[in-house]
Amino acid sequence: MQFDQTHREALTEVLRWRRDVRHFRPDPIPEEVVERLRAVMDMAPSVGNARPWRVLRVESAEIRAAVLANFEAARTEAGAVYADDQAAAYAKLKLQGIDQAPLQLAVFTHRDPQAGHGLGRATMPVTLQQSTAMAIHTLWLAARAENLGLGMVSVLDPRAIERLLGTPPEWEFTAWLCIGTPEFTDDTPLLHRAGWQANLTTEWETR
Ligand SMILES: Cc1cc2c(cc1C)N(C[C@H](O)[C@H](O)[C@H](O)COP(=O)(O)O)c1[nH]c(=O)[nH]c(=O)c1N2
Repeated sequence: MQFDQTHREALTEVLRWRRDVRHFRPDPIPEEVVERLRAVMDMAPSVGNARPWRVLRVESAEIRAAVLANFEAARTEAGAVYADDQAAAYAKLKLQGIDQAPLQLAVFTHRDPQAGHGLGRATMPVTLQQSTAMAIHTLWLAARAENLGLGMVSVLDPRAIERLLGTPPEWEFTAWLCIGTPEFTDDTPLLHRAGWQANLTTEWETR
């Protein structure tokens, strides 16, 4: 399969406009779009082709409310390290879309899947979490190409999420994903715009 400049430009635009989204409109996502998003994760790379990600689609308002409470507690605890202006800036940051997103996914990583037969992870078990992260980014781009936004939330107590959802002990919580129509689109990260952290340029050093 050969790609041309049109493909490269389209991919660059999706990459440029992919944002972490925290502000969503309530519009439901058509089930055929949800299915396309699910299927895209099957195209993500993974160590030993193990595909260790496990995904729960959380529709329950009760569970979402409990996760939001978990977030608020974790956010408050994490905020204790900041003082003065940085504390004020932190307080202004919206770091979740749990209160708005129509589609919400709890993503876990299997700690020791049979799939892949251990290939590639003996010296670096972290490759399982890395694989799940890549599946999340694959989903992130696919959502953007569907004119949807995705927000990744990690300001959470992972063990409490695992207990809340009653997941098997071998499932390690990785991230809470909020997906929906964004209230606005942007080609610049919110944290850059808010003055929290300017975009950094990737350096490739030569050895
Ligand atoms: C592993 C991981 C974990 C998180 C994030 C990202 C990643 C990769 N991000 C989103 C993060 O803030 C965002 O990616 C950067 O600010 C860059 O902005 P764009 O994603 O380019 O819009 C994120 N955002 C947020 O509002 N709450 C969160 O808990 C997290 N957690």
